[in-house]
Amino acid sequence: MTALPPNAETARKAPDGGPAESGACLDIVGLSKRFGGVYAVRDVTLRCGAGEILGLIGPNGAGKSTLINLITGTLRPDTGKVTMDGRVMNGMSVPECARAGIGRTFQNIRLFANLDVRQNVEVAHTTASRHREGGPELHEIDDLLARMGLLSLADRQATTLPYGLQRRLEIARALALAPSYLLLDEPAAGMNDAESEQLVDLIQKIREDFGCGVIVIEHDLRFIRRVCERVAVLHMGEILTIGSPEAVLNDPRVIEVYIGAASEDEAA
Ligand SMILES: Nc1ncnc2c1ncn2[C@@H]1O[C@H](COP(=O)(O)OP(=O)(O)OP(=O)(O)O)[C@@H](O)[C@H]1O
Repeated sequence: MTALPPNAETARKAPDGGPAESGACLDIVGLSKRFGGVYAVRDVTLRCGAGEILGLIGPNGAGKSTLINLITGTLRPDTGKVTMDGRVMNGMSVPECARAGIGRTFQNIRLFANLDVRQNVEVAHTTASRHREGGPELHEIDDLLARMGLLSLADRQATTLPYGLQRRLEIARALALAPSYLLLDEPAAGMNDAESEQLVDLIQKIREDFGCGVIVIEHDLRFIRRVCERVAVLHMGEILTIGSPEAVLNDPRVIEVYIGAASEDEAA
């Protein structure tokens, strides 16, 4: 697996610091999804550039997972459009989105419990290579495991790994699809400080080694500040603001949203 340079187009910036419209990107335009008349995601427009690390934050119930599910084909949007490097993704099933180049991990780890570490990655690799060119060769699976610090554990049953390593394996499995964009749903959840420290380095290394854009959903704002180049804030299904971590995390509206959510939790 050779390092892919981030697309040169990403050097051209939109006003919010994100990729220019003409560059290679995962482009989400006017996406909405209602459940029983209530908007979980409402008119969301967001762009993640090739090779960009974009944070997606917001209090519980803001719509983050729903947005990821809409991008990956798990849910169908009511309105709006998703394109990946110019290719329309709407209407694609989950496997079609994965094969097209969108990899993901889940809020609740979903490894193949009866398979060992290497087999978990092989399954994803087989799926990718059967349907498109550019996926890693089988011999490269061990290289992928080595890059993820999992090679010495390759024969261990996946679910016997410590929690932090299971999260790492989920990321390795997503990378075996050779994704152009990687969507990580709360990758640091349940990790101790040392593990989440290592995860920051790992995500940056993934971007360098694989050249993929990364969208990171995370409640840990310290983690977001350290790993992301831009941050988008979702609140009640809508984008509240997008910008640099510094600007966004010091934005009084964002602080208000988080303080409001914390007081509601305390009152409950
Ligand atoms: N399948 C569903 N059916 C009905 N309502 C749903 C469904 N999925 C999500 N919702 C609602 O949509 C809203 C957004 O939920 P979502 O899980 O996307 O938020 P989130 O930002 O990911 O929250 P969290 O940080 O707690 O994971 C919530 O009000 C939730 O109850």
